[in-house]
Amino acid sequence: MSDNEPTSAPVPSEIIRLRGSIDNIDAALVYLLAERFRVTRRVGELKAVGGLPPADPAREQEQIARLTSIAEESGLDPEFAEQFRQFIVSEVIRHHELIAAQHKGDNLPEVDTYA
Ligand SMILES: C=C(O[C@@H]1C=C(C(=O)O)C=C[C@H]1O)C(=O)O
Repeated sequence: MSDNEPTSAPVPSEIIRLRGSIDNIDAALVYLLAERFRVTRRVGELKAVGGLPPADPAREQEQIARLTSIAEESGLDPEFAEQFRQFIVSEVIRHHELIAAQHKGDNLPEVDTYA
């Protein structure tokens, strides 16, 4: 029998209880991510208007150092923490590129083709 085959063994009540906590944590993560993307969207707009590039490698280096140390302190695998950060930030940068494309030319004077 493979490890993933369903069995008729009953699910222990502690697992049921733990799954309640897992569901709460998953919900919190989704709410937190939604809030983070709301904030980064505004950063993307301000960057586009201010002529700043979508990615900021110096800021990311600071974040990596900080999050690596928090992961080590809290018992989370720092490599996993970094992969997770990268996954989120690459999506943020993709959004920023889209926002920049939408704002392209916003602050340029209109070209007078008859001048
Ligand atoms: C949100 C920003 O834009 C990008 C996304 C980041 C993030 O999601 O934390 C960090 C740096 C930037 O590469 C920012 O510059 O602050």
